[in-house]
Amino acid sequence: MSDNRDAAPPVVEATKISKRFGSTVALRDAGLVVRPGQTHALVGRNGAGKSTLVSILTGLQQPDAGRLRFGGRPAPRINDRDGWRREVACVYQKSTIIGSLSVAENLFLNRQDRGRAGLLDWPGVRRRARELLATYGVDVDVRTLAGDLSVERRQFVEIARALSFGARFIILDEPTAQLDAAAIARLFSKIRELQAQRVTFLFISHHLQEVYDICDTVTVFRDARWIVTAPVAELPRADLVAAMTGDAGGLTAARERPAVDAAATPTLQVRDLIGDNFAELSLDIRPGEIVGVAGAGGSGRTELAETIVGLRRPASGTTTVGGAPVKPGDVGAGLAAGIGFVPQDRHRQGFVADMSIADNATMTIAGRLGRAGLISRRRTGAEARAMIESLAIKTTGPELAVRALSGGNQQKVVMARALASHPRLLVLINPTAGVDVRSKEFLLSKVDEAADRGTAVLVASDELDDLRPCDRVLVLFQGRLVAELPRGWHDHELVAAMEGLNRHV
Ligand SMILES: Nc1ncnc2c1ncn2[C@@H]1O[C@H](COP(=O)(O)OP(=O)(O)OP(=O)(O)O)[C@@H](O)[C@H]1O
Repeated sequence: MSDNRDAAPPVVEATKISKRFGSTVALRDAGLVVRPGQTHALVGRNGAGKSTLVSILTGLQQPDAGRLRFGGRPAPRINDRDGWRREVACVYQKSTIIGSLSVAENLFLNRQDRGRAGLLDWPGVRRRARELLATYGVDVDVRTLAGDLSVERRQFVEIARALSFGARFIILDEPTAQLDAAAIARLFSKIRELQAQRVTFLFISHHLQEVYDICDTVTVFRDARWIVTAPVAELPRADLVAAMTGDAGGLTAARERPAVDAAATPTLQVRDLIGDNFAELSLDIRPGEIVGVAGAGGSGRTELAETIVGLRRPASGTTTVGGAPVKPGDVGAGLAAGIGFVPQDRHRQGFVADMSIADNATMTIAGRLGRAGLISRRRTGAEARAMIESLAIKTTGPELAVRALSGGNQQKVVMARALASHPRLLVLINPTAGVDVRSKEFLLSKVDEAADRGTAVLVASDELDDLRPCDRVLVLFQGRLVAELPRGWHDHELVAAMEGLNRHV
C-alpha cells in the first residue's frame, strides 16, 4: 500500500516557493509535498509563513517564484476559480459562507443551476443540498440560515461544499480554535470518516497535541523556510518544538507565584451579577492575583468577562474596581476605572486593522502620551518599539498596519494594548488564541509580570495552558459556578469540572 501511495503523484507539490510583501520575506524557497490520503500538519511559529503558503496553494495569491503542481499537473491559471476549486479548498477560521443565506443557498447558489426559464428550481436545490450533506454525514437542516449555524456545523457545511466541487484535498486552517472539547472530538471523527474515503488534509494548528492526535505527517516552517517533513511518530514533541523555534531548550515549567495577600482589599469585587448566559455570580480578585474562569462553550465564561469589562450590560448586580462602582455596560467607564482587556474577537473589538501597530498598541494610553489630545509621534513610536521588543512581535517596524501582521502577531498587539495602560484589573478572554507555543509562554509570562506589579488578572478561557498559571480557577457550567480549583490541578480534574462532572464548590 505504501508503495502505491508513493507511486501516485503528490496531491500537492510546492517547490522553491518565494513570496515577499514589501520588505518582508514571507516565504523563501519553501516547499511542501502532500501525498494522497495523508493528514499532513503544517506547523510553525507566528509569522513563519503558513497562511501565506495556504493563500498560494488556494490560488488567492501568486508566488514571486516557485512551482506548484496538483496531482502531477500544473496549478490552474490564477483566474480559473473553478479550476482551483476542483483541486483544493480551505476551511478558514473566519467563515466564507454568507450568513444571511440558507445552507442550501450557500451550497448551490453560485453554480448557475437555472431551469429553462432562467428561474432557480428551489425544491431541486434543497433536495440536492440534502443529498450532498447526507453523503458526508452532515446533519444540518438545509433551510437553516447559515449565520445561525454553530462554528462546528458551519465548518462541516464548508467541508461538504468543498468536496462537492470535486476537491479531494482540504486545508483546515486552525479549525479547532473556536471549538470546545466535545466539538473537537466530533470534528476529528468526521476527519477520520473522510480519511477512510481517501480525502487528503493539510491541518494547521498551534495545538501540538492535535497534530499527534489526528495527523500522520508533519511539516515545520520557520522564518519563511521549510525546515523538516517527517512522520509524526518519528518526531517527538521536544524535537517538534525545537524545529519550530530553532533551539533545543524545551518549554519552561510554570513559574512559582508569590503568595497573594489574603488580607488585601480586592481590586475587583463582583456581587450577585446576573447577565447573558450566567446566573447570580460573585467573585473577588485581589491585587497581584490571577484568577481563571474556565468553562466549555455555553458555560457563560466569555459573557461574564465581557460583562465585567462593560461590553455587555448585566440584568442586575454590581462590579467595583478599586472600591468604586463601575457603570455597567459601558466600556469607556471600565477603561476609566482602570480595566485593561483582551477581547474574544480581535477582528471586531481588538484593533483597527488599517492603523499602525504603534497607534493600535498605544490607543488606550493616548491620554498619557500627549496633552490635550496631541500625541507625540516620537513618543508613540518609542513606546510601540518597546512593546514590539518585549512581546517579540514579528514586524518590519511600528509603522506597519496591523492588517499586514500574521494572526498570532495581531493577537500580541491586542495584548500589548491591554498591558500598556498599566491596568489595575486585566481581563483576558482566550488571550493566546492563534499564538504559537513559545509566544504563548512568553505572553503568559508578561501576565505574570503584570500581576507581580500588583495588577489583578481575570483569565476567561477553555485553554488549559492559559489557566495553568492562575492562582485559582473558577469553573462555570451552564452559567453557574460548579468548582474552584487551587493552582496545581490535574488536567483531567479541570476538564471533568468543565464538563459538569465532579462538582466541588
Ligand atoms: N498582506 C501582507 N502584507 C504585508 N506583510 C504580510 C502580509 N501577509 C503576511 N505578511 C507577513 O508575512 C509573514 C508571514 O505571515 P503568515 O501570515 O504567512 O504567517 P503564519 O505562519 O500564518 O503566522 P500565524 O501563526 O501567526 O498565523 C509575516 O511576517 C507577515 O507579517
